[in-house]
Amino acid sequence: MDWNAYDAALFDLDGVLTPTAEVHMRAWDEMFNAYLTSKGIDEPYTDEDYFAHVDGRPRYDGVRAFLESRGIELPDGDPSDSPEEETVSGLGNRKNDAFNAVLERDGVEAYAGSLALLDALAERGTKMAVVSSSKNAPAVLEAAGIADRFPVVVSGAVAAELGLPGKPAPDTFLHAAQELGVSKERSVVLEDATSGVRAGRDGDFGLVIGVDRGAGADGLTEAGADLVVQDLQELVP
Ligand SMILES: O=P(O)(O)OC[C@H]1O[C@@H](O)[C@H](O)[C@@H](O)[C@@H]1O
Repeated sequence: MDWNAYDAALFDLDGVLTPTAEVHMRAWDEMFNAYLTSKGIDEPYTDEDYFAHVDGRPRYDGVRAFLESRGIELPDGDPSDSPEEETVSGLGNRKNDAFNAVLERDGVEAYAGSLALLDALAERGTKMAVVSSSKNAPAVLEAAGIADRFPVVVSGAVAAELGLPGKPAPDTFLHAAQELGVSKERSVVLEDATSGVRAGRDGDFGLVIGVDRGAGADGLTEAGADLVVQDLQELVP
């Protein structure tokens, strides 16, 4: 990997910089399985469902995509819906409560390999941004103690505010590159979700790196990753 060919690194957060993809996964699992059981539906929600429909997408898009895959239709409701509401927003907010409870209880530490890459890139003057579908991204960055490393953070909340479509659309990554003042050709996208890799591919970025934390190297390559690594340590120059 020749970092001289690029001026910016656009990092996804959950599963790329911090192990919070696991926390999201468990929270979704808890919420969807409790919901399916309450509806008398036998076929459980599984990790395969997570990777296929939920991973990397904005909160309510993930709820909608999974329910659709089971032929369940619910009204969208409104983001202000209480977690008790049986709406797409209500279910998403139910899951968010579970996510925040774990974050508060356990805290979060960045992956050691990711910190090593952030240090090395900072030293070389590579510009860096976080591009995450999560509205919790600023809180996770703070909890992991790495918020001050990123002058640009395009979170789920920023995307909603600007009306940018979420991953797999490339818009949030394109916005981050623009904010950093770097062309897409000179920017590298780092992603662990197939939806995010697709966003990098469709945005025509200089390089798209898949980080395999469970989505599988084949799936990431098929989605458009130019290179797949197990850990960001492998990319330290
Ligand atoms: O519900 P949040 O915190 O806004 O996060 C939305 C999504 O953010 C992504 O980063 C995660 O991969 C998904 O699991 C999560 O559902």
